[in-house]
Amino acid sequence: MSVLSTPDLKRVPGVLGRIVDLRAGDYRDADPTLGGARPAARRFEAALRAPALGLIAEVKRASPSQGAIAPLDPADAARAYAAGGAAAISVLTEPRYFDGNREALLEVVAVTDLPALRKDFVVHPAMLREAADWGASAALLMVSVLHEHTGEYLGAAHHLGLDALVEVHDERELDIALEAGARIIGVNNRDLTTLEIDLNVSPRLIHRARDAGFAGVLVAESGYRTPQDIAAVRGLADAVLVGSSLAGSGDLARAARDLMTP
Ligand SMILES: O=C(O)c1ccccc1NCC(=O)[C@H](O)[C@H](O)COP(=O)(O)O
Repeated sequence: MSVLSTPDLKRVPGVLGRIVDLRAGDYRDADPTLGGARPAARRFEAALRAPALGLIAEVKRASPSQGAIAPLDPADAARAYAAGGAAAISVLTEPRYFDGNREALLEVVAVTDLPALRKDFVVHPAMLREAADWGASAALLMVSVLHEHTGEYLGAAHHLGLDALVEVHDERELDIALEAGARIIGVNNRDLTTLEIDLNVSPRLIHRARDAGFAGVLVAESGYRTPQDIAAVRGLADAVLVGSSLAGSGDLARAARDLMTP
């Protein structure tokens, strides 16, 4: 595969702009080569294609919107989420704002068979190579960061045998994800430039994706705290991605089970 383009991060506003700018600095001197093609296991995608609404439970110790959430041990959290019925685990590896790191992902992969998503702000191909090396089944690709380069990064993820959760927040970004050939699209209810949450965003964009003929996996992300919140995407989304409300609950297995019980 040829070397990937560098996204223009000056176009990314607000909090998200600050995060990706720092992340780009972290990887400025990293090797951009991907190496040879790796086989696609598609474990993350398969886990979300089950008939029931799936839960992607997130190991999230801190965030820009909440500050410190809980000092989770990643291995304990992953075991608890598995016991609580999660279909997959999302692990933040961004260090400054989310208190994540490589070790958190490695620990999760070591203690559970559930597919793991590397949740980070991908701005450099090395971040995808790392995700595959560290045992992740999938990586997050944000259209708000990658813009017209989304398709290239999607190709790189697939080259490395990774599934990709291609994240969108509005109609324009959804159209880019569809055009890029995403197989898994996440609709984030949180506006990552202002941090405001609107739970109507996921149902609206999921309808639009299905109306456009999208037959892949659709994930509703962010802001889910109660079974009533979840009810709004039951029968629409294939999965929900939940972090803060589970991570801060004190009993992760029970919180996961309670949240997903209709
Ligand atoms: O969570 C934040 O405050 C945040 C701020 C800036 C960029 C990304 C951010 N979160 C990433 C996510 O999308 C969430 O971790 C994930 O969807 C879970 O959301 P929640 O259940 O609301 O914690």
